Amino acid sequence: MPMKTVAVLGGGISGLAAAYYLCKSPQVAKVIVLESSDRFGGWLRTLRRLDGTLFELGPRGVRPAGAVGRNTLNMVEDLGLSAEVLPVSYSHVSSKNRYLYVNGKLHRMPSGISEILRTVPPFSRPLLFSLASEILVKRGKEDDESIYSFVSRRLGKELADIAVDSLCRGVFAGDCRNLSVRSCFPPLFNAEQKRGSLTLGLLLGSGPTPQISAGPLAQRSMKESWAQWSLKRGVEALPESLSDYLQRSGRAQLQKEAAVKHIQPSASGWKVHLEDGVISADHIISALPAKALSCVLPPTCQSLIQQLQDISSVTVAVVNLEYEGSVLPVKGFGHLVPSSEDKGLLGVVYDSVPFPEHNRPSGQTTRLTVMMGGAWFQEEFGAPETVTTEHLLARATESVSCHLGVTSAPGWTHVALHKDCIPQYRLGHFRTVESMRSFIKKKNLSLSLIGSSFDGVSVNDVIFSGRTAVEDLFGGGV
Ligand SMILES: Cc1cc2nc3c(=O)[nH]c(=O)nc-3n(C[C@H](O)[C@H](O)[C@H](O)COP(=O)(O)OP(=O)(O)OC[C@H]3O[C@@H](n4cnc5c(N)ncnc54)[C@H](O)[C@@H]3O)c2cc1C
Ligand SMILES: C=Cc1c2[nH]c(c1C)Cc1[nH]c(c(CCC(=O)O)c1C)Cc1[nH]c(c(C)c1CCC(=O)O)Cc1[nH]c(c(C)c1C=C)C2
Repeated sequence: MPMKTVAVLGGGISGLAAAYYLCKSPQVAKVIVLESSDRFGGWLRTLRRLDGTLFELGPRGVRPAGAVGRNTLNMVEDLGLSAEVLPVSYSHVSSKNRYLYVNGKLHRMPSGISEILRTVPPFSRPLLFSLASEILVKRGKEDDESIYSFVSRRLGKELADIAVDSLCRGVFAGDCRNLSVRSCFPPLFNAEQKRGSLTLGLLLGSGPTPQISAGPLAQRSMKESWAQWSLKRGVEALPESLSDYLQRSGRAQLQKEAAVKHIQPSASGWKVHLEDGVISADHIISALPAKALSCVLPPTCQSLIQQLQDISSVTVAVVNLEYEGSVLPVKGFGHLVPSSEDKGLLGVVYDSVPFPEHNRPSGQTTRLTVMMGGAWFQEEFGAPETVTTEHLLARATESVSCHLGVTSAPGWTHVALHKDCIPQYRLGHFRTVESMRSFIKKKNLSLSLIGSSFDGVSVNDVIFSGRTAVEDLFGGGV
């Protein structure tokens, strides 16, 4: 007999995913999704120009690998989106070629056995040498460590300074000196804990992973060796399709422009206060960014409020550029820039290469996305409120010209400032998250925490966090 009303706070991809899994549970009578803005999807946003060209303002590709990747593909299939998927295989040039911009030059990152056997600039020794000697490095004693300290201890300072510094900018827009290896890259931390070595851990595996079966689409992704995928109508087609599914389910109520102002425990669960009314719910799944949740909790949750406020996020400027003709000197996914080269410029994605289907249908064009700021935003650009679009655009186009030798001016541009868009899992993040969840348990609060502030920032991770919350509430098998 269905009985529960569940309020989902936040209509980003994690909130929509939680609502999707709730609608699959026979124990849920009603799902109410409350979103403050005028659209669903959060950071998943595709700008669709009238001539058919697409520009991604947030994520542009999703990885199919691993349990969380399979889980998303199963959802994509269930939503009827299989025919919309644009796969990019491992053999594609954009999967093989990723670049680093170091000492004023582009360097292809080593990949494949032959390239880790030899010295490939900008590195001064073969990667295999670092990987082999890593096996002999003693296990760390701390229960957490910065990514920088972990990698320089195990693989050497050069890899930490160049490759890992860049990688953390290309995933977290963050500084590897402040980010937690345990929370940002659990497989690396577990490899050291369980096998005493990254090399052995990555070769032999280092612990259980969630058991997610592969549906036909996920099986196809494995058979065809997909490295990433997007959708014909862009990544935003995923939240759009989830919203349609939820509307059709008859059990979900989706409310836009419904900012949650305050939540209050009640005898039967919660009262959720909006600008123009109050909603009752038996349970709340919060898919809000940590800071936003801290602003709506009651004063009785002071310690939870404090811990949520400690989870900071960084701001990223995303500049989409379209050039006439084929202007790139190299083909690949894009290039990253280590902080030692240019703090403010994180990297450039060569969108036209992995997803030419999103180019203007007529004539040859090149679409690029320049990402700037992150952990260095304030230092390089000042307060986000004061930086001008013109300044960001100039910095982006100058970098494209300097790094890629593109001298022509872009024919079309778009500048977006994503304030506080990527949470930073700093040292001890795992302890903060554990402590928040034990506070919720101790106080018997009917509250689940999901979304990018807690257990992983990727699209796959946050969708999976929605699934896990629903399974924890109503048992497995959703
Ligand atoms: C530029 C960029 C590039 C990225 N690239 C990739 C990539 O290539 N691959 C990948 O896997 N991931 C990528 N990510 C990460 C991924 O997109 C995000 O981590 C993920 O979308 C976060 O989803 P979420 O639902 O947890 O949060 P959000 O998208 O932040 O959703 C939270 C929602 O809550 C709403 N809200 C806030 N306050 C309130 C309130 N008081 N009441 C009601 N609603 C409220 C917000 O409006 C928002 O819609 C990227 C992110 C960015 C910013
Ligand atoms: C330059 C800034 C950024 C670029 N992408 C992101 C930022 C901040 C955000 C981002 N990119 C990825 C993820 C998800 C990670 C996951 O676990 O799936 C997020 C949140 C994917 C990703 N992008 C790059 C790497 C190495 C990864 C990890 C997964 C994978 O190997 O595919 C590299 C990369 N990102 C950007 C560029 C220019 C770039 C490199 C060439 C943009």
